[in-house]
Amino acid sequence: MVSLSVLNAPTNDCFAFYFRFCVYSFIFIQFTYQFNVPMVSEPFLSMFLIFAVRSYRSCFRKQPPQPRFRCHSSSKDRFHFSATTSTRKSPAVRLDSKVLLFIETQYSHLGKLIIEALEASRMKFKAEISGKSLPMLTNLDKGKFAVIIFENFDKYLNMNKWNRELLDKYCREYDVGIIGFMPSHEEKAESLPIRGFPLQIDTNVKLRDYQLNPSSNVLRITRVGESHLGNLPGEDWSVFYSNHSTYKSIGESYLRDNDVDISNNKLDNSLSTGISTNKRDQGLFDGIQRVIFGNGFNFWLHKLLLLDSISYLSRGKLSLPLQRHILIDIDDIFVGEHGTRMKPADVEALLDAQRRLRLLIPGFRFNLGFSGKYFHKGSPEEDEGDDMIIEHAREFWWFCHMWSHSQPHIYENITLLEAQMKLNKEFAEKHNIPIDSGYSIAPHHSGVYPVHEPLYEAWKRVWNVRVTSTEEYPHLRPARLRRGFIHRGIMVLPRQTCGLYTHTIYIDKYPGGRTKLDNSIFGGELFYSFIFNPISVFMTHMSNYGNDRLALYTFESVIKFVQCWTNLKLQILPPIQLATKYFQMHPDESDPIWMNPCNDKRHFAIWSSNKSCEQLPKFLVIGPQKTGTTALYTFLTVHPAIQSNSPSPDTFEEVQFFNGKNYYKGLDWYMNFYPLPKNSTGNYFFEKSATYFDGELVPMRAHALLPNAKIITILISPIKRAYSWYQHVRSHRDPVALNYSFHQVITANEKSPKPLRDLRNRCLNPGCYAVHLERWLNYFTPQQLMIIDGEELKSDPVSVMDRLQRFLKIEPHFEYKNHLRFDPRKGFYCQVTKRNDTKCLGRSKGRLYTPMDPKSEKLLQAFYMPHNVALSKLLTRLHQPIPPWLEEDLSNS
Ligand SMILES: Nc1ncnc2c1ncn2[C@@H]1O[C@H](COP(=O)(O)OS(=O)(=O)O)[C@@H](OP(=O)(O)O)[C@H]1O
Repeated sequence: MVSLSVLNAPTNDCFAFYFRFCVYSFIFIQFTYQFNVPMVSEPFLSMFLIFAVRSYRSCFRKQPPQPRFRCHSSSKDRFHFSATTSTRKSPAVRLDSKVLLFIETQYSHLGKLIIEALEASRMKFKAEISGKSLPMLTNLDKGKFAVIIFENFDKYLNMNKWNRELLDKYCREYDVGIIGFMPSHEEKAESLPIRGFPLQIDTNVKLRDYQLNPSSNVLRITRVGESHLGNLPGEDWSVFYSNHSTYKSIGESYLRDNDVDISNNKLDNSLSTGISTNKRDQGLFDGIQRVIFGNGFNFWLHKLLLLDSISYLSRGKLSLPLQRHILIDIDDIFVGEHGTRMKPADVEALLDAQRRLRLLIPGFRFNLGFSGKYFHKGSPEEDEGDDMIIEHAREFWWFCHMWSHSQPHIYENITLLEAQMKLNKEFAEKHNIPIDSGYSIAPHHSGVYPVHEPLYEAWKRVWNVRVTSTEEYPHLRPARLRRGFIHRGIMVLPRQTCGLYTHTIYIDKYPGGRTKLDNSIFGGELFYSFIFNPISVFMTHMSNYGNDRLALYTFESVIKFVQCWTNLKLQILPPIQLATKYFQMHPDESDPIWMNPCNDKRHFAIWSSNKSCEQLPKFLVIGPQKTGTTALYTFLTVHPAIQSNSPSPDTFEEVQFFNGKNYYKGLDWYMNFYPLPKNSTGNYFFEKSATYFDGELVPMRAHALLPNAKIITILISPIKRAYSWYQHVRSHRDPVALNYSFHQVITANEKSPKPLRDLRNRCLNPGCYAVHLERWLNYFTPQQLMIIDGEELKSDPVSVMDRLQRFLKIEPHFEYKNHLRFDPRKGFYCQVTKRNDTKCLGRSKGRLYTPMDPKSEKLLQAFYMPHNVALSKLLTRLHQPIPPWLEEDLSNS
């Protein structure tokens, strides 16, 4: 870790004790002496003794840690960085903002860490195993990658000739830079030439002290002028030498010839003797820019330098902003056990720290959460602390909790939930606590995600809540993948932890020791939370501000460290503005993704007990429309063990949850279509919504909620399907379809009126079967997918239903042959009733209409030809039979 001088200073309590002890002793002696009063039995003496003992205890208990460390560069160096965005000129070619990362193996250590850093900074990337063939580098005239990273730079140097030439050519033509990490070598070597470059390396070197090159224009987030003192971790560094002008040093270090820890030594000022551990190749030698690292991520600063290198080489296309907004919540400001709560001195320290932090972050305020029921529930001194917080209420921001800190998800009844909130509101009004922040937190994340609808409703009604935050979306871990979402107008922000919990209150009892906390602050996890997240909401608790005041130590330290080593501009915003900014930066996160709460233990624990995971379908019939989905739906419901959702007032048997607006109604809304198991007769729920097949987001959403579901699709000739669909919308009096012939619809082009173009797309797109099936197969395995031939469903539904039951593994096996019969009047198979009649589908299924005109048929054969070819390839890949209609369509086109 970095060199620090973190000191434990005596607290103010100690000085106060000495001072008061002297004053009172003096008065006591004077009084006794002058009036000759026997004081020993007097209350005055006992009070004096109590005071002395209490002050002595607080003075001589172990002192809380103080946030002190040396920042080597002076404050005037701040913001003297050379490149806010890269000074490199943009090339004339077009490039995607994506990284191509070559990793050693799927499990290689550094590769995983690089992936984590890219994910945490939300950079798009494609990871490939080095040594295999290169992925496609271009798409038409567009370069697919803006930067290329090699986890092991040797893999680039030793690439086979053909691939190397291809990659270098791409880099030159698209002006794409390469980043590489030198791997550790088996043996120590000196002045080893790097093949093909005017560059030499020493390998397996031990180093000490690290100084950034102030003139390096790669540095952007990393602040110029700072230096790390002490040994660099590892004994496998590579250092670089070159006389060629193409190479510029980014950072330099010094050889360490013994293992003596020199962490508090001064930096060796003879920089001329420094050797380069990171090199920037300016491309003057072979036209390709590179950044080479002499070691991996063992050295804490390298992750930061990687971000800067990516930004530099991508000309700012892949860059994080320099502004960082933070919010520090102090949850449960009145909730805590006797002896761990805040005392007046702690409140004083909190106010002092807030004042100091304002010098670093203008306008800084802590954000305090309260549950009024626990006010004044400590020792007399702790109650004084509570009073002092209230006295200074206007100096903080505030947010409401539940009155008794109870978890909202246990309240099935919204009235009770509201009553709890109202009690807390009355408490706030009585004590003059500002209550207009629009922000709230639920105890233990309960009810936020998975969503407890009554909580959202009560929050809005009682507190007009517009923002909350949680660590649980989509899951607690990994923290780097936490995201936000908006539900019912309430913005849910992702929340970070800072390594402090309600029970971590003393530095010498910190789990893993103080080093663990310090490592996180000084270049570790907490530091990188600031780096990766332009907006961070941190959660702390009241106990972290009493006792050893670990939160004050942690935040003052990390904020100073961030300011010392980076050019980041730290800012603070009240919750509503903060959340608005977050969703402006990440509009793609607004839509929630509903997952099954039963698949995450923590989610299950904070999910309402009146719900059951059985209230979800086990399989989906996804369409597409007009392929016989209603017939299949009807046949399925005849099965005694299978049950569909209850009907929707708007869309009848189809719920249409995963596409369109219904998704925003939330999981409860969807689950209400499935009765609780105790009321249900069937035990195998399914849903049929024929528009799911071609919905862009549907496979992703369906997989998030139902990862183990089986997916059933029916295919008929896309030409027939398109015509049937046209007849269907006409019979539903669609004005555009009524105005235009089928031929006009399918021949609409970009000059046609928009409604006509839209109708054409809705008519033709679902028939591009392979594209849609591939999308489903991105999320579900081939074993989860059953493709039914729609023509077979018409001519031999009994065989289809038998196969389907086996695929679904449904017991008992149902003999459909006794329950389906061909009805010559309808021209289709129908259900056999108890009275041995047939019950067929309505007139809208199996319509009579004039045959398609040959011109349109020919045109559609040509249109669907490439899609049908792709489908036949896909079916072959999946070991599925090619249906006769597909063979016929292919031979006709
Ligand atoms: N048993 C049975 N009875 C009636 N109809 C049957 C049956 N099996 C398959 N089909 C064919 O189903 C076509 C309607 O498909 P969908 O039910 O998927 O249409 S919809 O998307 O739900 O509107 C419908 O299309 P049209 O013939 O164009 O009306 C039928 O051909």
